[in-house]
Amino acid sequence: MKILLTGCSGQVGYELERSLQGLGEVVAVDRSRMDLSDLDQVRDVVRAVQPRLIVNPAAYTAVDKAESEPELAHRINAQAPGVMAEEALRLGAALVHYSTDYVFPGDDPGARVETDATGPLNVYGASKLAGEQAIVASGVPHLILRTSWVYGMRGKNFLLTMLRLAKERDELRIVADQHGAPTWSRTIADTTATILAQARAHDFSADWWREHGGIYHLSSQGQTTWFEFTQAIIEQAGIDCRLVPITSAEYPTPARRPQYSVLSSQRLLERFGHVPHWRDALRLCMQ
Ligand SMILES: NC(=O)C1=CN([C@@H]2O[C@H](COP(=O)(O)OP(=O)(O)OC[C@H]3O[C@@H](n4cnc5c(N)ncnc54)[C@H](OP(=O)(O)O)[C@@H]3O)[C@@H](O)[C@H]2O)C=CC1
Ligand SMILES: Cc1cn([C@H]2C[C@H](O)[C@@H](COP(=O)(O)OP(=O)(O)O[C@H]3O[C@@H](C)C(=O)[C@@H](O)[C@H]3O)O2)c(=O)[nH]c1=O
Ligand SMILES: [Mg+2]
Repeated sequence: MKILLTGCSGQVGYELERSLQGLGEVVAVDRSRMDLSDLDQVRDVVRAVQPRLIVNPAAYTAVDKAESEPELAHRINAQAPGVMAEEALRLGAALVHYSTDYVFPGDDPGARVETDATGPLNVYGASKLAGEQAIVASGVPHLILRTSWVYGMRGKNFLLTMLRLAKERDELRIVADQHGAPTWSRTIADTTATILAQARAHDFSADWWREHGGIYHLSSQGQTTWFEFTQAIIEQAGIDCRLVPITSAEYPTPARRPQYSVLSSQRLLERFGHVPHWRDALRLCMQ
């Protein structure tokens, strides 16, 4: 069984390339083989590979830059997944896709469930929401896993940025009024593999997708702020650096960000089992 994996050089894609190994023949492609901004190429690669499953962690993830490149972000995050969905449907394949807490406006302190109303505050979030909608509208069997605040020991992420800055500077100013759950890239990949192992046990049947497909939140347990997350990082790394909590207003950025970004992973936990607390995952990752 062939699995077409996109974005294999990204944080989640890198972990998925390992986690998916036991499930089938993984054909992993990066930007050089499949550029998501080239919709014809996306179509051609899917047709050439003829996968039973497409797993798509590739995305335009530069949140601030997206504000000045809305068309490119939309092509990569919405149109390309739409093409993948269309092509998967033609092949009788299924699509696993990733989305974000940033589809929500973040004006409610409670944890968001899958059916809550969306309302992105920025271009990135809007482009990711449009991607979800294109997949759902296509009718392809799918899983859309919405995650949040992804980090790991490789790639571009908040953890590595803070480790670098904390070594360079005596003091860091970090926003303390945005709430969410940092999620380790490996948690996302391993959970994806767990879910897909269950699908495989049912031979990826249409019935399985009908019953278990759809949107799931997949985010670490617990919640924190960027400031408190940084405290945990710096403490575990044993770096001496003064951390100053600030408000979002004191850290102006091109993109607006949600204030409350906590996702409830309850639906996923009930069906597919365990997701670690963010502090436990951080400890494991940094070890
Ligand atoms: N990062 C985060 O904090 C969060 C991410 N998500 C979602 O999770 C998924 C995985 O994200 P994550 O692994 O963290 O993201 P990364 O930014 O680490 O990786 C994204 C990948 O997409 C690739 N990519 C970007 N543009 C193109 C393109 N035009 N053609 C082909 N490939 C391209 C990148 O390639 P290259 O290396 O060449 O740039 C990279 O491999 C995404 O859907 C993202 O929206 C959800 C919540 C939080
Ligand atoms: C570097 C830095 C950032 N910050 C703030 C800015 C921002 O509000 C917060 C996090 O910064 P980032 O640039 O990592 O945030 P951002 O890129 O918005 O992270 C988001 O990425 C996308 C892809 C997602 O899908 C989201 O789930 C989320 O992870 O920290 C500081 O307060 N001080 C600093 O020194
Ligand atoms: Mg960022």
